[in-house]
Amino acid sequence: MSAAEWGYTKRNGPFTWAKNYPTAAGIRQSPVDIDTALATSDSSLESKPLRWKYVPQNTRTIVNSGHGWRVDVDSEGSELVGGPLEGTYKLQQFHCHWGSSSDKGSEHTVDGQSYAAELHLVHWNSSKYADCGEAADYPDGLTVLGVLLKVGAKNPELQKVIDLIPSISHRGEKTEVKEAIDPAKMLPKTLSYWTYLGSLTVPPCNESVTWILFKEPVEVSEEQLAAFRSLRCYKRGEECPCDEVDGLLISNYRPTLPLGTRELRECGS
Ligand SMILES: NS(=O)(=O)c1cc(F)ccc1F
Ligand SMILES: [Zn+2]
Repeated sequence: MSAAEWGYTKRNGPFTWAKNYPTAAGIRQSPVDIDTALATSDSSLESKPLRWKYVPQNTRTIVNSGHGWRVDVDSEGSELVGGPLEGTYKLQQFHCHWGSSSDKGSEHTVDGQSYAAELHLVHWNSSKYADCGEAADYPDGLTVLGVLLKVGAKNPELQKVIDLIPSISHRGEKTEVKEAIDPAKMLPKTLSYWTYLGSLTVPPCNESVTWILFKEPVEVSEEQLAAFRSLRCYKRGEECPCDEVDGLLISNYRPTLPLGTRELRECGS
């Protein structure tokens, strides 16, 4: 299996990744189940509130990566500081994970409960590294803001993503984001969060992510989730390599890995 072929089916899914990506079998992997009874409050987190600045006009393109949709951002002008972070992190991209039905789809679970989807805003440590690619190789290189999505009202900001999905139906297709998307508008109202040291949840599963998962879920509609599942995992005009129904990307979440001896901290109730 060549490196490019990982996916979410039985043949190439999460339980096969360690063959080609040994880090996937590491001890600092993500996602994890958030066992809320294990979380420790930390006054140092309370004393340095999480702060962010995003530039909606800098959301440049949306692409079908073959593993989901991804909005690539011009990092300049963005910043994320505070909480568990040392230094300044810049926004690189955001994307989402979902399941074949709304009873599952998030990557992190909370006391064993799955949510319908999970939004990830990926940032890199611009205080120490030159770009996201370099930062991904260091334990303090990346931080990802995770937002749990539950079924409810239509999400207006995410609707701007959904309106572009027909233009990127097949793997490798990309299009300009003409109507600026404000990442800040996709975050929950209350900023309580859990944080722990983990990894990318996709190959090569680098153990370089400080995870910050907001406690309050944000709503998305069933129709919007159905739009995510209409993406195809293969290139237009090519045969569908995966054994998924019609090559539809109906599920792209990694099951949880053990937290092990890692600390799980929380900020806010
Ligand atoms: N799921 S993830 O936030 O760990 C992630 C981070 C990246 F930098 C690239 C791809 C990803 F899927
Ligand atoms: Zn992700």
